[in-house]
Amino acid sequence: MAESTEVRKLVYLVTGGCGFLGEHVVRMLLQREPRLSELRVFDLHLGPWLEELKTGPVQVTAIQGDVTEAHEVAAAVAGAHVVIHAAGLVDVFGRASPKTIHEVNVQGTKNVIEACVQTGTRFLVYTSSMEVVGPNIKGHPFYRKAQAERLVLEANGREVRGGLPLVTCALRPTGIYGEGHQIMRDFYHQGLRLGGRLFRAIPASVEHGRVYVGNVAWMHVLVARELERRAALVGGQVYFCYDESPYKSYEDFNMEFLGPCGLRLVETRLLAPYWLLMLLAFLNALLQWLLRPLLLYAPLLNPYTLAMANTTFTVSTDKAQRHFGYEPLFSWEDSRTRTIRWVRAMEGSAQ
Ligand SMILES: NC(=O)c1ccc[n+]([C@@H]2O[C@H](COP(=O)([O-])OP(=O)(O)OC[C@H]3O[C@@H](n4cnc5c(N)ncnc54)[C@H](O)[C@@H]3O)[C@@H](O)[C@H]2O)c1
Ligand SMILES: CC(C)[C@@H](O)CC[C@@H](C)[C@H]1CC[C@H]2[C@@H]3[C@H](O)C=C4C[C@@H](O)CC[C@]4(C)[C@H]3CC[C@]12C
Repeated sequence: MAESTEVRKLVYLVTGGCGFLGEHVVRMLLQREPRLSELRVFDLHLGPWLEELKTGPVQVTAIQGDVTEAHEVAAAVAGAHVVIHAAGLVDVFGRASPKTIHEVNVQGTKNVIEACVQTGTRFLVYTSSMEVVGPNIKGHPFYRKAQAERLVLEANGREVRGGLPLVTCALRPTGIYGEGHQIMRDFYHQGLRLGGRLFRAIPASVEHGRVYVGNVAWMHVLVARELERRAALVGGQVYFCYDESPYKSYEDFNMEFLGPCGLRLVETRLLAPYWLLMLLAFLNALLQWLLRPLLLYAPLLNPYTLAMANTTFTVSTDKAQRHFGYEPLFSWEDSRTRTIRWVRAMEGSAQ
């Protein structure tokens, strides 16, 4: 944790603070935000690791709560200087209903905004997603992210209790990877089940932008600080999250970490034709729908994951650097080493 001569006087709130990204944001704030006096971690499911954080100079307050419950959100926000709203449903496998996704991603965000207005919190950072620019499959969870992002940006400038303006911005990560990434964990365990092999389904030519979780967390910490210092410039803005991670297909990128841990990507001589993959994906979606009353069937391959896997995502921007001096904290080599170390730790626990 950072030691600093700066006076510790600020209260931050991180919603979704026990999630994959949220935990990294919490730890990054404790390490690199010297003005913190209290860090509130709000989540539906609190992690046991929070206990280890309560020994430092910053008061870490764990709050078990639901962003869809306005009164719970208002109680958590009251008195916070900054809110980082990372709670959300990343549901690429169709586990949650569209109603639940809307309640969490849209109504939950409305509750956070209204809590800021009612209690006088002036600075709000929203963790959006690069999907808000497509391919938006109407009704799919990331379609809801676009609605939530728009609410946050439209709230910029609203008067909060005390008469000062609310200052908001949104960060748009692409596919985040790193320690704690559940989908990477799923791929790893699938590979173990298949005797150390993963089978290519996507052409290597379909390149994806990925970003290391530590750099996304760092961008959150930096922009939260700049919202106050440069409200006129940063308020109401969106920033794509980026770093030096290479562009590769989703499967090839995963092999950067799974390969050194003993898995190999089997190059099937003939890739299954796209129409066959689409047919299998829709059959999976039909099966999921038929079985829903009985059990949750949520395979990797569905129309959304196939569409996303076959969509090239590239991000070319330096806006975060220009507006608030963002530079990746972790190089590609460091990000890769840290992620491999995490997969290896899973390897140890899987044996
Ligand atoms: N993982 C990615 O690749 C990625 C990429 C871009 C954007 N994002 C966004 O980043 C944010 C965090 O994503 P993540 O990958 O860490 O997902 P995650 O599921 O690991 O974390 C989300 C957290 O929010 C909490 N949460 C969910 N519903 C809640 C509710 N009703 N009330 C309170 N807490 C609730 C969950 O318990 C979880 O801890 C999300 O908003 C997501 O849309 C993720
Ligand atoms: C079964 C195969 C088709 C297999 O390759 C499917 C992989 C699939 C689980 C991923 C392929 C593309 C991923 C998404 C993409 O990297 C971008 C994203 C943006 C981010 O905002 C959230 C996560 C995600 C939607 C990411 C999720 C996993 C994939 C769909």
